[in-house]
Amino acid sequence: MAKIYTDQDASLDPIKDKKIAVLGYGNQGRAWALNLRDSGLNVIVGLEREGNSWKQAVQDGFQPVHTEDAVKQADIIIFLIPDMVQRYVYREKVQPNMKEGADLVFAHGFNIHYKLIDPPSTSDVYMVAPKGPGATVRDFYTKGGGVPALVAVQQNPSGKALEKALAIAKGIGATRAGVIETTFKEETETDLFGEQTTLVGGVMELMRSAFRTLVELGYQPEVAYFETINEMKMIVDIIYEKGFTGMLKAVSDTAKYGGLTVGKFVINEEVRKRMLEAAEKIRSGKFAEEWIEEYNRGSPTIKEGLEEIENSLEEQTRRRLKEIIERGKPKS
Ligand SMILES: NC(=O)C1=CN([C@@H]2O[C@H](COP(=O)(O)OP(=O)(O)OC[C@H]3O[C@@H](n4cnc5c(N)ncnc54)[C@H](O)[C@@H]3O)[C@@H](O)[C@H]2O)C=CC1
Ligand SMILES: CC(=O)[C@](C)(O)C(=O)O
Ligand SMILES: [Mg+2]
Ligand SMILES: [Mg+2]
Repeated sequence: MAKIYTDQDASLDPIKDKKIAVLGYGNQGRAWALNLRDSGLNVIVGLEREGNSWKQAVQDGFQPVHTEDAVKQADIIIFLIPDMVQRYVYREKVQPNMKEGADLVFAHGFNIHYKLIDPPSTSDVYMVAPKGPGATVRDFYTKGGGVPALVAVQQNPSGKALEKALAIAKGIGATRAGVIETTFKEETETDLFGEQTTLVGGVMELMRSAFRTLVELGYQPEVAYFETINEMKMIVDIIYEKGFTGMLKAVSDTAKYGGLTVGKFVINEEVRKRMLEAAEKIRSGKFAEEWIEEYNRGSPTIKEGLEEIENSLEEQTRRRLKEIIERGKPKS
């Protein structure tokens, strides 16, 4: 059984007198900086340029400074910049300026697990990985909840790394839910697998494939959109609240029978073989290699993919239906 920590198991004490540098003010950076500050901790936001993130941080009441200046003062340095950028910022801005023994903290294990960053042996290296998007990390926290997270320790010269990881998890609200102890390897590999096969890649392509099939068969795109894309949220919300059992109770017997049989026919052994292949590619480091190469070429695949989706019939249809969807949303 996994080891789970909650609020009673975590104290802010190990970090309450420390200066915490949050590098990056995007999805996770903004959520962490605000939550940690609201938890009474001493946060400084470090950024590369005086761009949009800088403006946003100022608007939120921070006084951001350049990365190297944040790093110089920091006891704890948290990497909340894109995974592909972390090693350059580490090499050029963090490593030359950090106090000896300052902690290096990550929200995802990529750079440590694939050895893109090689931290000094004097630093504690640990991770707090929220299992949810940054906006949700902030939203749940302000409403008294928290997004669950994983914690892991990679290097522990102080002997206090786990306590500090739990303190940060508490500061962002994660221990209000629960925090599971893991390793950099397990977090990195499962996170990549999840986003590729289900959360980002799998769900999106499943919905798109169903949408396209209906449209190709001559059904109206608007009808196909409501059926295969828009209603997904309602079904997933019920799974989130009540599990698969609860979801199956909420749908008709006709849907139960069709779902239980045709679901397995469509998502078959072939698909699971491909999931295994995806896992193998992650575990061997091949995916990481491919992604680094893509990034070094200026991320052409991401650019093309985003453009294709933006112009797709699915998104065009969504834009046409947007007013209906907005009007129907619950008002409180
Ligand atoms: N997006 C999410 O909700 C989740 C992200 N993570 C992890 O959190 C970390 C941060 O991811 P996100 O919050 O999505 O990042 P993001 O893409 O939102 O990061 C943007 C921030 O990084 C800064 N930045 C961008 N390029 C930079 C560069 N070349 N040099 C310096 N700063 C630069 C931007 O100014 C901005 O402040 C990653 O390790 C990611 O895997 C973990 C859980 C969920
Ligand atoms: C939001 C999250 O947890 C992801 C999908 O793993 C990510 O953005 O990398
Ligand atoms: Mg991820
Ligand atoms: Mg994730």
